[in-house]
Amino acid sequence: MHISFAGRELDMARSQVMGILNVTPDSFSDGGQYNSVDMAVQRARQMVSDGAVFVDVGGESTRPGAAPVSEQEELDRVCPVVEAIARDVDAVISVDTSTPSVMREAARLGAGLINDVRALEREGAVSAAIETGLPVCLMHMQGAPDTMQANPEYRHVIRDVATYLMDRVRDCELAGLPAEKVLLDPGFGFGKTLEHNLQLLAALEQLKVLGYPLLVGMSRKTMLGDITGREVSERLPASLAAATIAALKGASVIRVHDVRETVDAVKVVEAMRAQG
Ligand SMILES: Cn1cnc2c(O)nc(N)nc21
Repeated sequence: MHISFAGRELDMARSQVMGILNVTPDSFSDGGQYNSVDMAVQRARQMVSDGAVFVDVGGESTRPGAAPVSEQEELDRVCPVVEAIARDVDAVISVDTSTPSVMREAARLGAGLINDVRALEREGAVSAAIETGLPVCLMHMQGAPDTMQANPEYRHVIRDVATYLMDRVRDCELAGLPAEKVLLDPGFGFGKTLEHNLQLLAALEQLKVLGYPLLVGMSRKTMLGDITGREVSERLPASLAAATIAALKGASVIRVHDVRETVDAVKVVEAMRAQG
């Protein structure tokens, strides 16, 4: 199955690596806008030379407890970076946003994928995404970043997440989003306990039967810290294990901080697959 991302056809039967490029103030030195755009382009270039196909540009931190960001602030952070990377770097630019105006602007500036952790639930998001013509990743989140980890509960986490994603896909398709432009994501760490995350990881193939390519992100997340007892900076081995499991289970896009290392891990899976 192939999807066109702003003109670049990618085989969703293989696992592609997406590099994380946070453009929130705490991600760069405080040397002002020029430095942060320039640094973002350099980082994107490095991730692409390390083998990333996608670069995920996000202006709003969605980690547990994160504070909301204004629409203008998000536009100011994201747009200059998308424009510069589209001009200077050969990558599919994923824009990590739930904000309709950011989707539109990023698409105009050269983005190739909309990555919405809120699955286009915001007012105007479905129509904005459809107007861009871009593929969209619909991710499951229970609650909101500032409250989602308080006490996540599910009747049956696999079924509940699958049902939510299928409901969102149906709404989006009824509104005019073509099915071949949809990717799905269980949203590891977004309103889930460790047990919920592990059940979702173990059952990843069951989500694939929904018929859409899967995007997953576990890189350096708390779930890996809970399992290993490691701090964020010491979670590369666990992140590689998680990425390898996801690749083995058929994830099409794997969203990570450590591109170079993950590309090699995924290459081992792909080499084994090539043997049939
Ligand atoms: C922005 N972001 C952070 N974690 C993510 C995940 O697991 N999936 C997607 N699609 N986006 C994420």
